[in-house]
Amino acid sequence: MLQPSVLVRDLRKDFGPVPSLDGRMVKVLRGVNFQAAPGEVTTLLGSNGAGKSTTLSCAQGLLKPDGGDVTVLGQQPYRAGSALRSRVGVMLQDGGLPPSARPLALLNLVARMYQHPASVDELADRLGIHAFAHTNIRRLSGGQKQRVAFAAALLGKPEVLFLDEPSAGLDPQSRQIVFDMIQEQRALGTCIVLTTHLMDDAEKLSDRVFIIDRGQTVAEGTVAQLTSWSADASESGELSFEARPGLPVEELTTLSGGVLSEAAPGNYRLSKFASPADMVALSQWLDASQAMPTTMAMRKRTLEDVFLEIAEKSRDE
Ligand SMILES: Nc1ncnc2c1ncn2[C@@H]1O[C@H](COP(=O)(O)OP(=O)(O)OP(=O)(O)O)[C@@H](O)[C@H]1O
Repeated sequence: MLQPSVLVRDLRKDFGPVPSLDGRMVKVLRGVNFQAAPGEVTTLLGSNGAGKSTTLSCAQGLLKPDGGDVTVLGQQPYRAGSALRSRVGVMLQDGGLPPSARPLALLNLVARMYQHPASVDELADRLGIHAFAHTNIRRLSGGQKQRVAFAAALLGKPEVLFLDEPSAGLDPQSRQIVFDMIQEQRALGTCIVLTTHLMDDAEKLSDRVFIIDRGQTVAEGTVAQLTSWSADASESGELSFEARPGLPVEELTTLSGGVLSEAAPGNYRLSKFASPADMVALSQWLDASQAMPTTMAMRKRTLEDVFLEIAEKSRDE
């Protein structure tokens, strides 16, 4: 891997004191680790409240860490001055745009802050901003604000681009345009760090994924590495069937090592069995028991399967 542009080690952040917790502090980040290289998309993936935005705010220098190290392009962002900020593009989760500004005027104003800005016209064209160029930002839809915020983040031709939930609120067409533009930035050598709770976005965009759970990094890898993670096989079988009362359906778990659940009375689902040989054994059982399968399939484990397993495992520990 190339020298990382962003390096976060054992990052800790507390908020508070919180009145509803008797004035105690909440440990929101309890050891976040990740690194992000130029020319790569690095994704922080986690559920709502996992600590992704707080991590990005520390990396952007908007929040002061309570512990650990954060460096962006070799500098500590909280202490760094405008020289670092001009090399970093930021798209905040709530857009962070002044509500009374108008999109095109705002983008032109932001562009004037840089010596060699990207073309406002080109970005506005690409992102369909001209259609609402002169409408007050407070009157824009969520997706329109997202597009303006994304354009603003790209204006300074940043070396590091932080995108907090870049596809939130976007319609499928705008989402595709934003994804294409992220890939173009990546090809230009920009270091892109994005957050999402959407597995699909993470699978489509990421070179490397860091899974954050309850303020800690709990797993990391490429999508391929993560989906072959754990002792389980990278493929997982699924069988749904109907069975009459009295059938010893629990036999199926010993037969295949799968996990059995009853979705509705008499409707069963067996999941997580791992091999085609299991399928043969299960088919024989179904035939002998005169039980009717409704689905039977092997499918590749997705990032979502892995994410749920990792989150469950880290909760048990
Ligand atoms: N200023 C604050 N004071 C107290 N708690 C806070 C503050 N900011 C964030 N939190 C809490 O920290 C936790 C992590 O929030 P954060 O916004 O980083 O999560 P996230 O992973 O980005 O979630 P989401 O996907 O919902 O955006 C949440 O429980 C949130 O309520």
